[in-house]
Amino acid sequence: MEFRQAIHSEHAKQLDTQGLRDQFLIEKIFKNNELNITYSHLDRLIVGGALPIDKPVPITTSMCQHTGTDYFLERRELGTINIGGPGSITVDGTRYEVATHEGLYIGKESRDIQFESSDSADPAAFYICCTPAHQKYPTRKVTLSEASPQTLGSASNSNERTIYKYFVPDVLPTCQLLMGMTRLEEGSLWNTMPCHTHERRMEAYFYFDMADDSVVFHMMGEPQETRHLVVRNRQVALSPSWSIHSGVGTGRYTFIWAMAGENQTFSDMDHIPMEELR
Ligand SMILES: O=C[C@H](O)[C@@H](O)CC(=O)C(=O)O
Ligand SMILES: [Zn+2]
Repeated sequence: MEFRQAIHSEHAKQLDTQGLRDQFLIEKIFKNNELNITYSHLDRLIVGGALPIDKPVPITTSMCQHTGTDYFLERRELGTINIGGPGSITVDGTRYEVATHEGLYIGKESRDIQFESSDSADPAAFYICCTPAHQKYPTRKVTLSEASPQTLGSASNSNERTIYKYFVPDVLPTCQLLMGMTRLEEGSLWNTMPCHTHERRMEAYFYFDMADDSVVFHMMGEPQETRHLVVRNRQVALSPSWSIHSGVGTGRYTFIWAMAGENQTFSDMDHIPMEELR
């Protein structure tokens, strides 16, 4: 497991390219037949991936050296969205078929968890976000159509996109995890511009569905002190509450956003007027 400390905006603005990448970019999310995770001290969000190719990938108690609990979800909840081929997740003996772009919320106190692919030639790829939790809520699958799709943006601003909100209070109860997926239309390149911060939550952006030679310039930093990360397919940008988080791609892409923190009001954002950006 990799670790990322929380970082102060005054420190961040002094970093060079590699320094920013070391703190805010996670370059490798998926490893074959492994559960690969990174522990961020931003609201203690754990992000990672399970990529079962030809054998099941379990969550083992080896994860607990980092949580100090007897089992991984003893005091945590987990959300996952499958961005690969069809697969399944077994939670304490109940098997959930999780097709491409379906999500599974796994409640606190779930013990035996195992990720599987239906076909090793087209493996499932489960992107995972996991946050501390204080209450047990039911494990539940969420399909793409249940994820209350909302279209935003316009072709003239190169930001036509659909936001699917998988794990939000309107769909199901969670302790603090909010998670969804935003798909850009062909020809659209920008997400969330005009941009925002949200002082009361952190956020992580997982970019995927990108051509190998395509990149996203992920905008970050305080609104008056902006920086960027060059992000490639299947990589994550971590966003502290003081940072804007917006991206422009050299081609279309999809991303999964996840938030944790003070509240679960999706619209609780601090919108940055365009004239204030520097
Ligand atoms: O706090 C909300 C998140 O930044 C995303 O939901 C924004 C997003 O998907 C978009 O507008 O493109
Ligand atoms: Zn946001």
